[in-house]
Formats: sequence, structure tokens, C-alpha cells
Amino acid sequence: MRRSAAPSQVLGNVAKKPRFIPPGKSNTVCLKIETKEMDQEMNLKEMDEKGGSASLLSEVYSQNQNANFTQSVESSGKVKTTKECFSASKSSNVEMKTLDMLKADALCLPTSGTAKEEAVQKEPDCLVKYFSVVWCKASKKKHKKWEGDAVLITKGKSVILKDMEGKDIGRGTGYKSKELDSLDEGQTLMVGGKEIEVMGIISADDFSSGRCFQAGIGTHDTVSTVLSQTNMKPFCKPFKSVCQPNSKENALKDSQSYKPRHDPNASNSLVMPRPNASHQWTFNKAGLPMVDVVVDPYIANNLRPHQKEGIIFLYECVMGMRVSGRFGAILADEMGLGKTLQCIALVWTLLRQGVYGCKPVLKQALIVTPGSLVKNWKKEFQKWLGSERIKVFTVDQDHKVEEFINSPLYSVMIISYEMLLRSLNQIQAIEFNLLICDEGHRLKNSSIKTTTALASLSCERRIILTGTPIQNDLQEFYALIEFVNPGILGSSSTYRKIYEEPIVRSREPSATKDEKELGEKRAAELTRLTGLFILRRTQEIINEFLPPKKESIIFCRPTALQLELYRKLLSSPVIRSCLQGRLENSPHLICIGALKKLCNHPCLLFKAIKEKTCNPMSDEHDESSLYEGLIDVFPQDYTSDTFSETDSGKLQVLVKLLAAIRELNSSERVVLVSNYTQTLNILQETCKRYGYSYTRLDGHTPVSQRQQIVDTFNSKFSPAFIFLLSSKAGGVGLNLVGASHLILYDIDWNPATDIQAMARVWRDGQKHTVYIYRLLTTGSIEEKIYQRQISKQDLSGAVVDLSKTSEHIHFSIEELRNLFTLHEDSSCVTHDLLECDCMGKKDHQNPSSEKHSIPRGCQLGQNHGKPNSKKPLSMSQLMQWKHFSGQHQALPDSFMERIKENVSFIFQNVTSPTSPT
Ligand SMILES: Nc1ncnc2c1ncn2[C@@H]1O[C@H](COP(=O)(O)OP(=O)(O)OP(=O)(O)O)[C@@H](O)[C@H]1O
Ligand SMILES: [Mg+2]
Repeated sequence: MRRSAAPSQVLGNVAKKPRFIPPGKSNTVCLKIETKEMDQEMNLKEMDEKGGSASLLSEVYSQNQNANFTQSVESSGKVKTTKECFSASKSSNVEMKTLDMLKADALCLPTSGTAKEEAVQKEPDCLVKYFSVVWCKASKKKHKKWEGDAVLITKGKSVILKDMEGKDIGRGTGYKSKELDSLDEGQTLMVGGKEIEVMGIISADDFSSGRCFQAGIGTHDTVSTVLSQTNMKPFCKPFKSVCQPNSKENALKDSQSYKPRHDPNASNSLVMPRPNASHQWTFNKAGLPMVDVVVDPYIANNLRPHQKEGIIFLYECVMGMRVSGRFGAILADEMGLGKTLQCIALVWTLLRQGVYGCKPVLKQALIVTPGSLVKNWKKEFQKWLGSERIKVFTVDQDHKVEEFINSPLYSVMIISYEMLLRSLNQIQAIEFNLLICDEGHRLKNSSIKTTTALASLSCERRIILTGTPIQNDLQEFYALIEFVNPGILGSSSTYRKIYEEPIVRSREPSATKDEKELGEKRAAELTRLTGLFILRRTQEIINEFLPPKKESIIFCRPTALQLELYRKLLSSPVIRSCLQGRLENSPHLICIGALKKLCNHPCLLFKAIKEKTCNPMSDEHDESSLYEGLIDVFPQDYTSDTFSETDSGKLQVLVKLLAAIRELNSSERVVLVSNYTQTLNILQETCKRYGYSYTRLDGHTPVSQRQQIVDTFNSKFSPAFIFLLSSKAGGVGLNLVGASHLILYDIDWNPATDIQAMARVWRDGQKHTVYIYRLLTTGSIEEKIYQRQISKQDLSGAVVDLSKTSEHIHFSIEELRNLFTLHEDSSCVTHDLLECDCMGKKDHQNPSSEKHSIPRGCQLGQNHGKPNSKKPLSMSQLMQWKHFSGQHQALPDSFMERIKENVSFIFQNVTSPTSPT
């Protein structure tokens, strides 16, 4: 008997079994199917004949395999089972919007040119064929040992042999085209010193989608195979601890107790879908009765429609109903859609209920979240479930993990990522049945401690929550998928070869037509596979529940001092050398930093210069020379402590804006956002000067105090008029609905940072019309950054990622030249770029008269184009916004009218579910 090391033989993989035959045998040999599988098939047949529940079992079997099998009886009398195609079941019609990026031209990853090779060296007009094969080194031995499975690509007279990771392992040319054309199952061929035998034909579609390389993903048999290849701690059986029937339960079996906990027929009831026969077969071995799982009406009555769908999606994922043998999910709904509430509903349901004999699915759940949100999670549990139903345990300095272990009261633990690392040993010892990772995009790097720590937990049901798009970078994407459903995309090298490299290659400008096609198909397959357990809905879905939002982009004139300093900086030798391409040690980033400081307030630049002169030891040579001579531009008596608001164009506008809000809407509050602590200090000082009460949250605020600060501010009785927020420190996850005005004092390279900040006030729970103001210094680098934010969107439709900072941006010399240009004569460079024919000189018409006017150029009125979301704007969308010069006689908006003195231009837009205000 011949031995084989080919995985298709060794691992007992159903999908591959028919492929493997020893060399030299005829086609019919491949009909010998290994006994275990055959036994099952035969059993089915027997059951059928006996008139038992064969159709049910047959369904169980075929669904269990998640594939379509056809059976045929060969002349030999043996049953031939052929796997036709994999089609994972999708039991809910929740709309999946995933992996948009895979279509977008958004990636900038290193490539290897593999895809070029994927599109086999073309011999024009020859048919390309694909075969599954087994191979071994050529030898004259009688008893050959196949070494592995492979894919053979033939084209004209040449062939390429690829291993199951997509790597080339052999090539050959000079074959007879006729022979290759007629190649068929059972035939052998020599390819580059390897003997191969054809096991079957692969369709062009299965090759281009990459399916032929997957180890039968989704087929039940392969799950253990794939899992065993990962270094994860082995999972415990998801239903083990809570579902195994004991004798007491058996006694209960006959009783009347198998009733749904809540009425499934009540109006507005939210009933979870029942598992299919395959699921029952696998997870209800004891044959317990099925009972409807119904979400507690206490919580269900408050759910939005998209949240109900989201709960069903999560339920199906963690129950293993979407992908056989997989229990992970990614809920990537945009900010503010209530991911917390959806998880709370799921946890509460599963802690109390279970479809098989009412046995609760969960005993204990673990929620890991950024430190600033630990208390918020606890609050949300109380908000939606009251304090009697459930006791959640938050780990902090005073409440250690032991308390949770020793107390029978708690079933949910909430812990910060940092604390988890510190108490990992104890956490590992607790058997959690569900793991939820909030703001889980931080797990996108599989080598960081947090990811490895969490991956070491034996809990198989894993949910990642993130409002940030996760598909920008295919390696990061892989890490997230690998975390929730380990092994589902194969090993990391297989993934790279089969998906990442062809997809990335296809996005490169030099990609050939074939490479583009291949990349698109692989992307589509990746989307299909992962789409089964990723759900993303966008902001539009709750716009109808939110109050109107009025956004203004306000271009503020720089002051004389700012202009003079700006010119001086631009003429510095450092900037000139940057523009000549000398970018070692990134001097351009120092220049950009200095210009941004200047835009916020000259005193920030002054401070930096002073610090540099006091600390000349520092090796930042470029920074010192950038500042040379600048100090002379400041008035002699200038100090950074006694800054004047009249020195900064934006600060002047801000002061007027705050006064207007105070006067016109005295009960309303303001969130004032900056990316810089030093700028927040200036803003704080300004609040003091004007007697505005304020509160502040930045990177230095102890995590334990953050929720308290937020709660106090949101309370009706809050004394604070202004919430000073550092967007980097507190951007994600916070609810600041106590304010209805939000001012972005400076701009970040990454639109996601700004969008995150804006989403703090315009979210569920907000009762007032929301006003967002973005302040930009006219003609300066701030305008350029803004343009970059929006024009990049236009070009690529790319999604954005919070972790991208200026250090990650590569600037061309042309772009740097543009960045380092000051436009003193323009009232709005961004408007100039739009090539709008109004040139900012045309009068604005107020909304009521606008309706009757013929729309001209820039006066297209409100709410034209696509409804606004929390996505970054594009240039073309901006064109649809109402806009007008600050010099206009009577601005339509009372706030704008009051601040216009220092304003050169304004863009404005209203998003409203009903009518614009
Ligand atoms: N159905 C609902 N009715 C009323 N308020 C809701 C509802 N769902 C969620 N909310 C509230 O909306 C706010 C936002 O919800 P949540 O913090 O869960 O959003 P999120 O999706 O986690 O957003 P982010 O990505 O910003 O963290 C919370 O204050 C929450 O209580
Ligand atoms: Mg959240």
C-alpha cells in the first residue's frame, strides 16, 4: 500500500478526499471514498430505506458540511460523493455591508508581484485550465509517497504548479498543447522535477476566487483541522458547561418547564431564529426540546429596527448558526448606533435562555473595553436593564478579579484592556462563555500583547465591536478575523498569497487587466466569506431618530502677527531644503507642526521657540534652525503666559461664537475640541477670562474620573457651559449629548478623528438641534489639510482609520510645496478649488427664497445630494453645501452674523430627518 503525506489524505478532509489517488491508477479509483465518510453516507441511505427520519438526517448531513453534495451510484456499485461547491448558509437577511474597501482603490501595502504570476504567462488565445493535483518528487520507486496537494495551471504549452498556500513550486514549458488540453483526472505529468497526478478539474471561478486553495472552509470536518493549525489555546466546547444535561435536568424533561421565558407571540416581541437541523444534530445530542428564545420585552421595547437585526445577527454568530463550527462576530456599526445596547440585549438573553431545553447558553460573559468606557458599560447595563435584573462587575483598583471569582452574584465582568493584561492569569482561570471586545480595532495587530492575551482565553464565542472601518489594511483585517474566527482564512502565509497580494497588486496603477480581474475576484470571495460574520450599518440608519444637525466650516482670517510669522517660517532654509527633497529625519513634520501651532495661536510657537533656546542640547537641529530669527517678529514684551486673543484669527472667532451661543441659546452647552493639550490650555484660559464655567477631559484625566466628568456634564443641572475635550484622548465611545454645540478648534490629518469627535454630540439621546463648527485659518496649512481630507475621499472612496497620523502620510514634493504655500489673497482657497462660478461674491439667499430661485453654481440649497452621514465629505459633496463670503451683508444665521467680522468664508449644511431648521 502506498503511503501519502498529502494533507488531503492525512487530515481526512472531505473536500479534498476525492482528489487523492495513488499515481498511475485509473479514474475509477477516485470513487473509493474513505470509510468514515462512506459509512455516514451509507447510514443515510439505510435510514432512508428504513423510512426513518432520513430526509432530516440528510439535511443535517448536507448542511453540516455546508456544501452541496451530489450522490451517484457508479457502475461499481459504490456511491460517488462529489463536493460541488461550498455555500455557507445565511439564515437571516440582515443586510451586509462589508469590505467596501475591497472594491475601493484604497490600499497602499507592499506587494510582491505574485498576482502577476497568477495570471499565467499568457499565450494569446489559449485556454487556461486549472486542476487539483497531488505531487511528489520524481522517482523511480514503485511505492510513491505523495507529498502534498497542489493546483496546476495549464496554458498552451506551459504549466505552473502552486502549493496550497498559493506559492509556485514548479513550472514547465514545451509540453504538447494537445496533451495539456486533454489532461484529465488520473493522468500524470512531470513538472520541474515533480511528478503530479490530476485529481480533478477546478473551475476558473474557483481558481480566481481563491476557493480552490481554501481547506474546505465552512465544512464541518475541516474546522478541527484548521483550528489545530493555530497556536491558540484550544477552545472549550461552546455548549459544554451549560448545556450538558444532568440527571436532574432529565427529571425535568417531562415536566412542563420547557416554556419560553417571554411570550413569543406578544406584539413587538423579538424572537431569535431557531437553529437548523444541522445545528441540532451537533449541539443537542441529548434531544432536549427546542424552546423559543425571546428577548426580554423590558429591553426589546426600546430597540430600534437595526438593533433588532443586529441582535439576531450576533445571536446567530455566537451560536454557530451562520458559519458551521464558528462562533465569532464583528459588529462594525458606525459610531452611535448602539453597539453597547445590542450586546447587552444579547448577553442578557443568553444568560437566561437557551434554545435547547431552556438551558441558558452563558454562565459568564467578559467585556473588555478601553478604560474610559468601563463605567459607561456598567451605566448602560443599568440604563437598559435596571439594577435588579443583573449585577455586573467592573474591575478597578478597589474591585479585584478575586471578588468576581468568589461572589456568586455576578455573571458579567467588565474590565479595561490594561487591567486585563495585569490580571491575565486570574482571568484565564475563569471560564467565560462569551468575550466582547469593545473598540476592538485595537486588536488589529496580532503581535501586540493585548491581542495575544485575549487570544489566549479559551472562550470561543468572541465579538469585536468597532465603529472604525476595519478594512483599510488587509493584514490588520486578517488579524481581526483571525481573532474572532481563528483559522477561517487559513494560515497567514496562505492568506497573503491567495488574497492580500493579488488584491493589492490589482490596485496598483501598473496592474494588467488579468491582475485586476483576479484581484477583484479574490476580493469578492473574501467579502463573501467574512461577510457572514461581519455586520456594518451606517449612520443614515438612525438619522430619522436624531434631531437636525447644522454644520459650518468657518474660515478665519489670520492676524497680522500670524501672517508675518507664517511668511518668516516659509522662508526658512529648513523648509527650502524640504522642498528640494531632503527629508531624512522628517524635517517636514517639524515644519508642519510649527505651522499648525501658529494657526492655533502664535503663543504656542513662541513657547516652542523659548523651550528650544532653553534646551539647546537637544539634537533636533532642524527645529532650532527653523525657529531662527522668529523671536524677533514677536513684540519685545511678548510672553506666552499672557497671550492675547487678538493674536489668533481663530481664537477671535471662537470668543465671538461662544458669546453668541451664550446669548442666543443660554441653556445650551458646548463641547470644545482640540487635538493638543497646549491648545486646550489656551482655550481653558480663555474660558476663565470670560467667566465661562468649564470641565475638561484630556489624556491626563485619570480613567477612574472620566465617566463622572461626562455624567456631570450631561446632567441637566451641570454648572459647566463648556466641555474641553482632547479628541485623541477622549474621542471614542463618549456620549456628550448634554451639549448641542461642538466646536472643532483644529483639524487633524485623519478625518476619522474629527468625525469621532463630532459623533459625541450628534447621537442617540440628543434632544436639541446640533450645531457643529469647524474653524480653519484661511489660506493656511489648515485649509490644505482639510482639502487633503476631502479630496482623498473623492479620489479613492477610501475609508479611514483612526490610527493613521501624519507620520504615516507620504508627501510628494509637489504636495509639500502646496502645503508650504500661504495664500494671502484668497478668502477661501478651498472654494477657489471647487471652481464654483459664484466666486464667493454672489449673495446668499435664505432658504425660503431659495426654493423659488433658479439654482446657480454654489447656491444649490440645503440637503442636496446624498443624505449626510458621519462619513468624511467629498469635494463634490462640499460643492452642494450652501456657502458664502464672510463679507456678506446679512448672513442667514444669527450665529454667523455675530461672528462674521473675522470670518472670510463659510460653508454650511443642514442634515435633517424632517425639515431643515
Ligand atoms: N434604542 C435606543 N434608544 C435610545 N437611545 C439609544 C438607543 N440605542 C442606543 N442609545 C443610546 O445611544 C448612545 C450611543 O450608543 P452606544 O454608545 O452604544 O453607541 P456605539 O455604537 O457604541 O458608538 P461608538 O462607536 O461611538 O462607541 C448611548 O447613549 C445609548 O444609550
Ligand atoms: Mg461604543
